[in-house]
Amino acid sequence: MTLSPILYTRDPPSLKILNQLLLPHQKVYENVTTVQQGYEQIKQMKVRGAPAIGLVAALSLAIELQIKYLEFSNNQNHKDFEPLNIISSPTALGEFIRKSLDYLNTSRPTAVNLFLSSKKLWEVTCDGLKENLNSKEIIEKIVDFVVKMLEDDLKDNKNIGKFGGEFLFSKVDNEMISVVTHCNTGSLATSGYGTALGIIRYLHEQGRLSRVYFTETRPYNQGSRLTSYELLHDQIPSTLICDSMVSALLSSSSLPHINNIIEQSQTNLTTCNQISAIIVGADRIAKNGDTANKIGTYQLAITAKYHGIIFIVAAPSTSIDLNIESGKDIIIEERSEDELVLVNGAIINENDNIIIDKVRVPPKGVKAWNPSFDITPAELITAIISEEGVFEKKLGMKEFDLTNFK
Ligand SMILES: CSC[C@@H](O)[C@@H](O)C(=O)COP(=O)(O)O
Repeated sequence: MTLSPILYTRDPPSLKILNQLLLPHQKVYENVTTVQQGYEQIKQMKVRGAPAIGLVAALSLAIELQIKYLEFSNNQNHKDFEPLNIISSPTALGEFIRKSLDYLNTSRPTAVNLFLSSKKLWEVTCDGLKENLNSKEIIEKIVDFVVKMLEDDLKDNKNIGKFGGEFLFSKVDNEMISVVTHCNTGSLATSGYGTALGIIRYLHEQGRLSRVYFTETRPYNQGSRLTSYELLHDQIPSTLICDSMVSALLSSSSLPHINNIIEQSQTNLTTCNQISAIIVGADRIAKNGDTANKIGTYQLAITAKYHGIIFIVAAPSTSIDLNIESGKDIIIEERSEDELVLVNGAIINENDNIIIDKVRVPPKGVKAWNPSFDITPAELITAIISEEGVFEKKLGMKEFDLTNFK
C-alpha cells in the first residue's frame, strides 16, 4: 500500500492529514475541517513539501466550504446561523474565499505551489461570480478543481519519474545506478509517488537502482525521519548518511579501487557504489533556473560540480515561478531556532510504549540561525525535470531560459 499524506473523500466530505511530526514512530491522521486547521497543519509542518502544501491549502478551503454548505442546507431557518451569511450570497462567499486564500498564503513563504494554488482557486471563484453562479455551484466548481489538482499531481509525479529515469539512462553507462538525495520529496511531500524520489522509484521499478544514499537533512531531519520511512516501506535499497558526509561519499565512490568493495560493519553490509547523480526537489524555481530547495541543497550542487556528477532538480511545473527572474527574488523562510537546538525523537520503553519528545543538544542560551531553504544557482544544475520533460541549458549558457517551459 502506498503512503499518502492526504486522505480526501468528496462525499461525504472528509479530509485527513498525516501528522508527519510523529513519523516514523506513529502514524496518526488528523481531521481537518476548516481553513484555520489547514493553515496550522502547514505552519507547524505536520504536512510539508512544496506540492503537498499547495494541495492541503486548497483542500482545507474546499472542505470548509463543503461543510458550511451542508450546515446551511440543514439550518436554513436559523437566522443567526453563521454559514447562512456566507453561503446565502455569492458575493459574501467570494469575500470569504478571498480572505481564506490570503490567510493560507501567510502559512509558509518559500514554496510557490501554495501561491499558485491560491491564485487558481481565486480565478475559479471569479469565473463563477462572473457567470452569476449560485453559491452551491461555485463551491462545486472549487471542489472539482481541487480534486483535479490532486489527480494531476500524482500523474505529474509519475511523468517526472519517467523523464528523470530515462534521462539518467541516456547519460550514465553503468547498468546499475546509485544516487544521492536530500530532504523528503516522496509520497509524503506530494499527493503520492514523489518528485526527486519519484525518479528514484522509477529507477527501482526498472531494476536499475543500485542504492540511494539519503541525507539526514538537518535541522528538521526530513531525510532520517521521512525519507527513511518511505524507502523502508517500499523496500528500496538505501543508506542513511548525515549532511556532512556527501563530499566524502562522492570522493570515495569515484575512486576505482574503492568502487564496489564491500564495507563490512558489525551490523550491516553496505556496497560502496559509484554515485552517478544527486537528485533533489524544489520549492521554487526562477525563470533562469535558480532553485530554492531545502537548506543544504546548494552545498550538494557545489560538491556535485567538483566531482563531475550530474545534479538534477525534479519538480512539477507548479514549482516554476516565471514571475521572478532569478533566485535573488525568492523569500527564504527563517524558522524558530528551537528546530535547530531541539531534536525530535522517540523514547521506546521495554513495553514498546513510545514517547515522542524533543531533546536539547547545545547549552541553553546559545544563538542559532535557521534558514529553511537555500538557493542553488542555475549554473550548478545539470537538468531541471518536470512533468513536461527534461530541460537543459543551451550550449555555453550558465542559466536556463524557462520562459516557454509551460
Ligand atoms: C517534492 S518536495 C520538494 C521540496 O519541497 C523539498 O525538497 C523540501 O525542501 C521540503 O521542505 P519542507 O521544509 O520540509 O517543506
